[in-house]
Amino acid sequence: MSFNYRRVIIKIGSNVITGPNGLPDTERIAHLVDQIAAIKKHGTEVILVSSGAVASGRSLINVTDKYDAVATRQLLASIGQVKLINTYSNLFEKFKILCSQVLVTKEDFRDRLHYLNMRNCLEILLQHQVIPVINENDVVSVTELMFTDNDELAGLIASMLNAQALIVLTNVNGIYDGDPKLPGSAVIEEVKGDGIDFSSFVSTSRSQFGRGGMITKSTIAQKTAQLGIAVHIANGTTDNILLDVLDNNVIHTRFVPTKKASGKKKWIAHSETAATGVVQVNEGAKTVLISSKASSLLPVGIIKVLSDFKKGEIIKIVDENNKVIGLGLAEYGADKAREFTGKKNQRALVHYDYLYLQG
Ligand SMILES: Nc1ncnc2c1ncn2[C@@H]1O[C@H](COP(=O)(O)OP(=O)(O)O)[C@@H](O)[C@H]1O
Ligand SMILES: N[C@@H](CCC(=O)OP(=O)(O)O)C(=O)O
Repeated sequence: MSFNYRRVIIKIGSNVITGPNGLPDTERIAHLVDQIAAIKKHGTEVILVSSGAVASGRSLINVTDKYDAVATRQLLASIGQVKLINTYSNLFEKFKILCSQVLVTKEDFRDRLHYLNMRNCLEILLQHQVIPVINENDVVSVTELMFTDNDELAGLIASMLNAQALIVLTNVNGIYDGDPKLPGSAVIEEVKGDGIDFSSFVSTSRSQFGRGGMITKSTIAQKTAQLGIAVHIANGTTDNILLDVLDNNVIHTRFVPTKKASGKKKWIAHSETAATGVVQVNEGAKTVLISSKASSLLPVGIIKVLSDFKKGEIIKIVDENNKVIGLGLAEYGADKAREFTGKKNQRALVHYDYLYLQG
């Protein structure tokens, strides 16, 4: 093994651990666990984000159509998560590796203190050579409280833990430049830089049991790479895939990491749903903010405070067309920001260290 990542997040999609009948494919899970054990033996810390609770639940109970989709998902996930974690636990035990269950909701990432508590928990697990197996807590996460999918969750975990790489395993070989089912489509092997619009070649179609589809994978991958973390999207149904990805021995999509970001910036980058306020900036401020020069958001460039916020809360920064260009931590509340709007020589509303700009 030639790779030199110190810490990797491995995300396994439902379709990887599910056979064509929708039921868990234990042989495939075992093959992935064998590889994870080898990666760990090599000295790399591994954090697993695994989908599959609902699929596992489906193998245990029959639910008739008369129940609504949300309740059915809760029922299946509640039963299935037990089976999923037991499967991992039994398989890791063969290598004398302990794994742990960590179930999270989007709410766990909103508040900085709560976020740090979660990070501490994962760090102590890693310090004790445990492999955390993370999944969304589907039993309590419903509708607007849900992550788009576990790809979003995996991106958050990768940023939170300062991982060097995130490997997303799905049921296709990577991101194709067209419909993966068409013979003329090819895997895009390297993605560099910001602002790529994937919607022109990635369709919104999802695999049979997946949730977010390739569009969320592309968006999350790009965002994560912009925070300095390499992202690999590869086919988890292929033999030896994890070791081959790490050894750069298989065709897949790799997002090249760009700039490094501080821990706080990483948290802010993933906090859009937690944002309370919105401020609109003029073209001049936008140009300065997105330039390579480090700049804070000054009141002189603000056109309007569009919604209220308090000091210390996350705010969205939008341009004149209301497009979100960044997120930041407010140094003061909306009232003061309104008072300073358009004025020169006032204190920055968002300091550069607490400003995340989208590519
Ligand atoms: N351009 C594309 N390249 C690769 N996959 C694509 C593309 N457009 C759509 N897809 C679909 O995205 C699916 C993978 O996403 P998803 O269903 O969320 O999987 P997972 O369960 O692994 O999270 C693929 O099976 C494929 O059908
Ligand atoms: N938390 C759900 C999976 C949700 C999800 O994002 O699925 P996927 O798109 O296959 O990664 C479960 O364990 O069934």
